[in-house]
Amino acid sequence: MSELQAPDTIFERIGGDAAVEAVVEIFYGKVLGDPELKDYFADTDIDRLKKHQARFVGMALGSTRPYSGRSMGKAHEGLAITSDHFDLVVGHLAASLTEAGVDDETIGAIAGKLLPLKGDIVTA
Ligand code: HEM
Repeated sequence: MSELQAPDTIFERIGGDAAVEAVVEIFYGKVLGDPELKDYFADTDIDRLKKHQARFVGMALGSTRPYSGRSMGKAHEGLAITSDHFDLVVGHLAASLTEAGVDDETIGAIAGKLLPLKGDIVTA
């Protein structure tokens, strides 16, 4: 991308890979530090969890990197994720983005991309 061209995805606007890595670290600490959520990841090894977080954040930010994982329905089926827990996770992401210096308007745009996935992810 030329320096004269405005970044056209949220991913680019907040600073690309470096910003995503910072958000992933903060988000990871919040999700695993939440007693309501950590059990969902009990059978998930750390490498997979970090991949989960990176893809989650990348998807949220409109990363240009192709996503080749399972559909959101398949990835979360059998986990019995509740609506409240989904909201908690999205709340942790929003707080992590704030801590990483992302502005509220951008966070609102990110939330707008994630909320439509709720019906595929929540099964309890
Ligand atoms: C918008 C919200 C979410 C997005 C975008 C998202 C994204 C993803 C992605 C991309 C994967 C990996 C799929 C693959 O590797 O094929 C995944 C797996 C997973 N997600 Fe999520 N997720 C969301 C919400 C949640 C919530 C609310 C929970 C639990 C409370 C959760 C728990 C998990 C677990 C346990 C796995 C499986 C990890 C494994 O296979 O080891 N996710 N998610």
